[in-house]
Amino acid sequence: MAHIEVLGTGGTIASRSHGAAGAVAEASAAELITELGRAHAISHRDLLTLGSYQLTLKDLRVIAEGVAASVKNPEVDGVVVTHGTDTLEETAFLLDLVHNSPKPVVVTGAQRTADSDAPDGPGNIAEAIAAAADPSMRDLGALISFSGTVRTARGARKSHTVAAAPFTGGTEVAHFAGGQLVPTASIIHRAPLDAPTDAFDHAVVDVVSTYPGAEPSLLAAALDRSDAVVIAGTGVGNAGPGFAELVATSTKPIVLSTRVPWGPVVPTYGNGGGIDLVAAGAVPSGDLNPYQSRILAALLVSQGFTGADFAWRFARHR
Ligand SMILES: NC(=O)C[C@H](N)C(=O)O
Repeated sequence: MAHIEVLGTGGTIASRSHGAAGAVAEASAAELITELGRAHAISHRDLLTLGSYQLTLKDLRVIAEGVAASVKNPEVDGVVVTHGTDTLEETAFLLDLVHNSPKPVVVTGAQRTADSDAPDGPGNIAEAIAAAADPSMRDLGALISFSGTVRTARGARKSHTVAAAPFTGGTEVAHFAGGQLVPTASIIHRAPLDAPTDAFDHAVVDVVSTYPGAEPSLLAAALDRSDAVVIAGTGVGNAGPGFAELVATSTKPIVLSTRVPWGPVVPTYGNGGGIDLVAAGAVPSGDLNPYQSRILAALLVSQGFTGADFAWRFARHR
């Protein structure tokens, strides 16, 4: 019997409907686990009780610290984090970046509220606990377990607003068949970065999207107020007139990602395209989407990395 600690943060999995006022996250972790069988010893703590669309970087740090504390407890074999799905990929990726233990950390949530006719939360929590308790899920960093599939946090994204299985991407490391966890792949978890400090709470990293007619003044405004900027470029990582010139004048880290859901940034084009943006100093995000790129950038700038140090570390951990 493994000992799994369940950390509640809110989200639809903890939400109840309030008619016209909408659904509100309010259930505690204790309430979420009441109907579970007792295949494992389960302890629980509430870190937050918020919809994930409300979260700040400080909240993400609080969650990372909560996980780190649970993992340090020698009695605990694995950790489950219950979380809203809107920004689950960002929190899970931060947990992955700083996870310094072989113990599994499994993030899950729900698409239907706890008081709906057919809530999906109880099944998702039961599977997340089974994954966190399984020795084959050790050494894989932070994972997302949802609707029968366990995948790495890195590279995963919410890609459907209402589907019961809203997450795609990452590397699928296991699925559930007949109620049993079936490992399907292993991965190499990168060496962890230092945990976020309270400087992370105040890191300002904006995402600037590009599209036909996008004004470079948006990038200029973001550079003015931010510690770093992520460009969600078109295609393999391109931007329109005026963007590369601005990148060249900036001393702040600028990451070049893509607004395309899947595939890497591959600097290919001149005339303001990826070749020019990278020559001007932008750091390609590889396969990381703009929002996970933003989390890595925020962590690095909050730890004082800029210039070549930022670029080197970003390339190593992206
Ligand atoms: N399904 C969900 O959990 C969505 C919710 N709005 C949240 O992210 O908190």
